[in-house]
Formats: sequence, C-alpha cells, structure tokens
Amino acid sequence: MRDAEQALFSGGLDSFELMQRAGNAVAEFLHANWPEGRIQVLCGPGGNGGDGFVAASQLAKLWRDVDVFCLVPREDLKGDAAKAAALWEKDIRPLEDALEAPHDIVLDALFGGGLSRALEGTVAALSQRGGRVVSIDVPSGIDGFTAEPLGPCFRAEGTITFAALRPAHVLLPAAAYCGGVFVADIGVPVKSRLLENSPLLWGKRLPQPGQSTHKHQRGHLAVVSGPAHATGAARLAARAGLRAGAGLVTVLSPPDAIQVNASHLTAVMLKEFSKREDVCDALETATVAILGPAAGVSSTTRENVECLLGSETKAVLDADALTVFGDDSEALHKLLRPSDLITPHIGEFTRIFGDLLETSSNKVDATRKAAEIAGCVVLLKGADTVIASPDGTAIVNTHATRWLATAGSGDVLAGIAGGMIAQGVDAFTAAAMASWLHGESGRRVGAGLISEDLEKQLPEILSALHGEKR
Ligand SMILES: NC(=O)C1=CN([C@@H]2O[C@H](COP(=O)(O)OP(=O)(O)OC[C@H]3O[C@@H](n4cnc5c(N)ncnc54)[C@H](O)[C@@H]3O)[C@@H](O)[C@H]2O)[C@@H](O)CC1
Ligand SMILES: [K+]
Repeated sequence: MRDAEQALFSGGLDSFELMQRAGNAVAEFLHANWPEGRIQVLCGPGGNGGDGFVAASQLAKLWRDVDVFCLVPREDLKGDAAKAAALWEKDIRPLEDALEAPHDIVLDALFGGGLSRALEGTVAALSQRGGRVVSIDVPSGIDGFTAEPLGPCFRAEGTITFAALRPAHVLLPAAAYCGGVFVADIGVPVKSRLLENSPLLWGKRLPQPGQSTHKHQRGHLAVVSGPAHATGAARLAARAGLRAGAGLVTVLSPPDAIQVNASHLTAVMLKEFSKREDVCDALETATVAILGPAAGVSSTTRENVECLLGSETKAVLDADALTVFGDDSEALHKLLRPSDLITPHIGEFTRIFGDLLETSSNKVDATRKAAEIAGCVVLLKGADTVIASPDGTAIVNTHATRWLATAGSGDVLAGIAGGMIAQGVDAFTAAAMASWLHGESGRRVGAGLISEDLEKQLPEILSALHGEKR
C-alpha cells in the first residue's frame, strides 16, 4: 500500500487530501454503525491521530457529541497531523483527561500498524478500560507486521482501514482485537492481494452439474491409500471428495489393504496397485490425485509423488507426501507445478520450507514466499489458515472452530479441495472453497465432532450456497 500511496503523491495528489478522505470515511463508518452516544476521540501524534482529528470535525458536523484528546499538545503536532488538528476548532484536551471523561464510544486514533514499541502510561491504561471502541487502521498496540500485540492494546468492536486488508486484520491473534473490519476506498489504487475467505469470493464459481451432465464430466479423483493398518485417512478424503462433487472417486490401495478398504467403501471405487507402474498408470487416468494422508513415510510414497508430479494429473499433497521430502525439499519444489496444491500444517511446513515462518514478518508473508519457492498453491493449516498462490495473492480463512482440531480433519479438507479440482476449479480457489466448507461443517457439528461427521454436513451447506431448497 505504501508503494501505491507514493505513486499517488508523485502523481500530484496531496497527502493531506488522502488524510481527509480517510478521516471522512472514519466519520461515516462510525456514524452509520454507532449512531448514538458521546464520542471520545483519542489522537496520537502521527497520521493515525490526523485521521482522528478529521473524523472528529466531520462527526461534529453530523451533530454528534464529540470530545477530542491528544497525546501531545496541539503546538507539537507536525505536518498533516497539525493541518488536520486545525480543522478541530474546539479544545484539544490532554490525553490523561480522557481517563475520567464521560463517554459512550471511543474512537481510537492513537497509532497505526507501524507501531514499534509497546503502549505505556496513560495510553496503556486507556487501552485496558474496556467499553465500546472503534479503531482506525488497527487497534492501537498491535504490531501491523507481525500481527501480534506489542503489549497492552485496544480491543475494538470495529476497525476501519484503508484501501486493502493487512495481515493484522485477518491473522490471529491480532484479528481477534479488530472486531468487524471495514476497508474504505480512499482512492488508493491497490490491487488487493490479501482477502478474507468467504463464499462472496467464490460462491458463483462453485461447480454444479447441468441437466444432462454425466459423471465423467464431473472429473475423476484418485486417493492413494496407506498400508492395511492406515487406510482410514484415504477413505475420509475420498468420501469428502465425492461429496464435494467429483463424478468418480477411486481409492488406490496396496494389496495388503484391499480387503479392509473394500469392506468400507461403497460409492467410492477401489483399485489395487502393487508396483510403481500400477500407480503411475492409475494416476494418469485421474483428473487429480490426493497423496499423503497416512500414506507412510516410505520410498514408495516418494516414488508415488514423483510419478504423480511427472504426469498430467493435478496433485493435492498432504502429510507423508510432504514429510518424505523433509531432507530433500528442493527436489519437491522442483517437481511441483502451478496447478498443484500442498496442504501442510506448521510442522510439515517447517520440514519443507525450513525457518521461513521465523524469518518472515507473519504467516501471510511466509506462505506467500513458500508458494513462490514451490511454484504451487500452498495452504498452511491453522486456526487462521493461509492460502497463497505463487503470484502473491493470499486468502486467510478464519471461518472455523476449535473442534476441528481432531484426527482426520485435514484429510477431509484435502478431500474437499480434491473434489473441487476434479470438477475444474483451479487449485487456489479450490483451497479457499475447501477451507470455508470444512470450517462451516465443523461449526455445524460443534462439540463432540469427529472427522466422519464433516462430509455429512456438505449436502446441506452446498445446497444453501447453490440457493437450492432441500
Ligand atoms: N500513509 C498515508 O499517507 C496515510 C496514512 N493514514 C493514516 O496514517 C497512519 C500512519 O501514520 P504514521 O506513519 O504517522 O504512524 P502513527 O500515526 O502510528 O504514528 C507514529 C508516531 O508515533 C510515535 N510512536 C510510536 N510508538 C509509540 C509509543 N509506543 N508511544 C508513543 N509514541 C509512539 C512514533 O515515534 C511516530 O512519531 C495510518 O495508520 C493511517 O491511520 C491515512 O491518513 C491515509 C493516508
Ligand atoms: K488506531
């Protein structure tokens, strides 16, 4: 966003004009959503405070009852913040006075996301008062780069930011302090490359069969099963893929697991593989294959991955398919293609991308770098799942529930993504669809959730998204 602002300024746009647009947007946002009550505006010394002064004068024009407090005296303000303060003709009171002043709503215009040290003294005390808070840019006290509180910080009911979402608005723990986030368009032409997951992003692209579509036109998903003692993961993924709409789903099974797989599968087909060539042949007939869930950390799994990534078939790689490359991750990066999806949890991510999480400012940056390195779509699982494509576009999914932290949950996620890819959805969109549908399924089950419950929720959820009554 900084680059886009700089381009605008060098194109002749006055930075104070931008601040006025920002402050006016804040006033509109606050007035529309918190239409009643006395407003206490808390201003910092920089641009964030400047937005606060503009908003305060605009809110007063809307006949709102407004008091303004500032961390520094009016005469110490500089640049745009000083110009903005000049718009406020009444008193600017010292910040300490705010502690005891009557109010209903606080407008937190103290600091933006560039804050470099923890809040102290009066500011820290104000942040801990509770009550109804609306924050400008980010709740003050949040480090916008790491998306973590630097110490005490405001907890907002709503946050208004400008031009585009930043990681702190969607990544935990910062996102939990933001409340509802509104992105105001102030004329900064950024191509938003960070989005929050929602059916609004992809609902219209959910695949659905036409009246005369036959199953072969809905794609073929293959899922590679582990050995006899580890077959459940593949079946969870396979059934989820079928529910997501893949026309055909086949579990590819080693000979020792055929009986156990056969006794548990009905609509999902089963095919035996005993040697490398069998897997290669079977994978080539599929549109997409899921490899990794309970596949085993073995040379067979590695060979199967190499076979899949050397074929025309798209890949969804998870768990053991990633772990087998733990000591040779560059080989995996070289094989992966832009149409592939990998779905590591943090441990697997570290195995194949080293210390990227520690060396990046936050999870969004780390996942973006990973997608660029691997040249494929990366879905980093967590309470705030991040999906990134090699071009830098990222989506964060917070539509989930803690009850999803259970055995087999990730296999279902991979299965839904595979089912969508089978039907022609690109890997990035399929990952976004899958993480939201997975989260929604989890929320519908709630406490007591086991992974077998998840795919059963899909018909109702998908019907609702398609606008069909059941
Ligand atoms: N960049 C732009 O052109 C625009 C910026 N806007 C606003 O400007 C804000 C960014 O402005 P700034 O870069 O001035 O940043 P801030 O408004 O966050 O202010 C930073 C100032 O606070 C001081 N400071 C940092 N931590 C402190 C602490 N713990 N205790 C006391 N003082 C501390 C710093 O020394 C610095 O002087 C955004 O958040 C947004 O609200 C908007 O007006 C839109 C346009
Ligand atoms: K703020």
